[in-house]
Amino acid sequence: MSLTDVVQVRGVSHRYGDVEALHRLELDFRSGVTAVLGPNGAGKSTLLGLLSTALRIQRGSVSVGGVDSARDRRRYRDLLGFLPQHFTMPGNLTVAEFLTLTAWQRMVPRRKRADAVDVALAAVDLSSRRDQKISTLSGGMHRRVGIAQAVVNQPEVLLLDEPTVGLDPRQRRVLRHLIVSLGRQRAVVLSTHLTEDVAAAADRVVVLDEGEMRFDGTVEEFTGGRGSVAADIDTAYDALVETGDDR
Ligand SMILES: Nc1ncnc2c1ncn2[C@@H]1O[C@H](COP(=O)(O)OP(=O)(O)OP(=O)(O)O)[C@@H](O)[C@H]1O
Repeated sequence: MSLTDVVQVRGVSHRYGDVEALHRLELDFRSGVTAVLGPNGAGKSTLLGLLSTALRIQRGSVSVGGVDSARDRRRYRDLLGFLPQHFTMPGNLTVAEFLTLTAWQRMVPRRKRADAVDVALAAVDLSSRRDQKISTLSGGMHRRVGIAQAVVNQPEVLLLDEPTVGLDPRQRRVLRHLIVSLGRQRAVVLSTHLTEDVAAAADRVVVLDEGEMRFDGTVEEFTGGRGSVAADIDTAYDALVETGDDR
């Protein structure tokens, strides 16, 4: 698969009754980490829901490497890994048991399953916790197991919906480093409302507001060359999106 334009979003609109959550979105996601940034209600979760096939496409199309999400759903899903915003795991299983179960669900062949679990554990730096029960893990480790299950089938595309929410500052730092390393081998789409996530982990930024794209470019372009620290990103973001306590 080409490393450029891995994911293509074409003319995608999505409604919930009278609410139009996305309006004619045209977007490409490439290898590396792209942050999808936007205020509450901007349409980020809807976009990730459509990319992950958790939501059905109403209008337009989404494809990965030319594989259409609606026409060739099974093949499309094999190319993806997804960590939803709200994700529960069976606390009574060990980390390795849970990942083995996920590998089976994701159709990893039996003879490759043990290796797939080892690689996923190493990718999230949890090899030493493989036999620990999930219920005994810290919040940060829990999130990393969530990412491990998303990469257990070695997907071309990894979708992470608000992965740093609810973590303490140190756990967030660890997770952001991890996201950067995962983006070296695949396209990572990182939905977030935290400019710190963008500063620490993203190569590119897509800004959504009220279902429309307001910006799509590199972090440097986003800050007008000022840099890529959170304060610069905050300034650029405020100039683009009307924010306030009422939103
Ligand atoms: N199941 C639903 N039913 C009705 N409206 C919905 C539903 N899900 C989302 N919406 C509406 O669609 C719009 C986009 O919501 P979405 O959750 O995609 O935004 P978001 O950027 O992910 O926000 P948040 O960070 O709050 O999750 C909002 O106006 C929201 O109220």
